[in-house]
Amino acid sequence: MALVAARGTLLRAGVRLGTEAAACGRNGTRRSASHRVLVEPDAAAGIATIKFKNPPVNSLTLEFLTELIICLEKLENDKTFRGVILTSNSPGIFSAGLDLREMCGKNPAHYAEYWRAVQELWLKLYVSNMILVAAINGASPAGGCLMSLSCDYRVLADNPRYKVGLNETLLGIVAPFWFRDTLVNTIGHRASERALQLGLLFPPAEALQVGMVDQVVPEDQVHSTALSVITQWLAIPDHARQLTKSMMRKATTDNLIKQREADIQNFVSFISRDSIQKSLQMYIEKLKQKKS
Ligand SMILES: CC/C=C/CC(=O)SCCNC(=O)CCNC(=O)[C@H](O)C(C)(C)COP(=O)(O)OP(=O)(O)OC[C@H]1O[C@@H](n2cnc3c(N)ncnc32)[C@H](O)[C@@H]1OP(=O)(O)O
Repeated sequence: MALVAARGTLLRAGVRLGTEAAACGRNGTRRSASHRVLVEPDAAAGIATIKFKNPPVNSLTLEFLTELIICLEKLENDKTFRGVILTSNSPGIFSAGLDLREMCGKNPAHYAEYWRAVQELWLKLYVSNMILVAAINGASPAGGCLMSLSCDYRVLADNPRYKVGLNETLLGIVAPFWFRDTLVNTIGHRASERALQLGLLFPPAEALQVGMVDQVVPEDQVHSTALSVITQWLAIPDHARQLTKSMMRKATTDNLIKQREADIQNFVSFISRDSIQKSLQMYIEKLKQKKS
């Protein structure tokens, strides 16, 4: 049902599914899955690199989310690919997280559609059968960080500007339970409690220390490191690795699946509050003022 909704959004966005989405294809040439998601397939290696291309900051607009979901689904169903690297086409910004404008000044139906797409992306990532490695080549707050936390392994470029973390409280909003669970599953309860309450954004050395990322490497080695990690993981028999991953993660996703509609309703009523809308508008203003 979620995918049907996603396809509806894509079609409204004027993206042709038959050809472009199918171009998450096999041969070694660089092909574009859609406007905002570039896919570089290496069929011989069984690895595809997904590059986010939603300028200026790869924020998760509904259209970008939808294209990403469909692309992941295509790769998942195409047994050629056993591993995927997620990275940004614009080094400097991995992803600015959820698109603030999708959560501001819109109607409840829009918020519900948007939140369903956010849930869907997380579900697709968190229990993917493929090996997912995040090659984090830029800043990655909030929803950007969630995407990388949903992967199996995270490599972060060593640049003090590239901070990662769930900073929702700084915006006056609250990370939902499944963001929390993803973080707790990665860095543990106490570190998550502190990081979530304070909305901490960790620079590389601290991110490594707390376990938000698995490796910090020089910027020009992020992709090659991700590739070598995926190659190591590919040596493990798929069925055993996939069952183990499912055993580790299924309870977390089941928890959302069983209360998905309630979670959407919670989000819609939370985000529609005047006080929350005001906080978000102020945050957007602050981002604008930072420039001047
Ligand atoms: C319950 C709900 C849970 C929500 C989870 C979330 O994901 S909420 C989103 C949280 N995201 C952030 O807090 C990131 C905010 N952005 C930044 O900190 C910086 O933009 C960033 C990513 C570090 C990049 O900095 P840079 O200096 O390179 O760019 P700049 O700030 O000038 O931004 C360029 C334009 O992009 C707009 N923008 C930034 N982030 C977002 C966003 N998340 N959604 C929508 N738009 C965003 C920014 O306003 C600028 O727009 P402009 O019109 O050019 O002024």
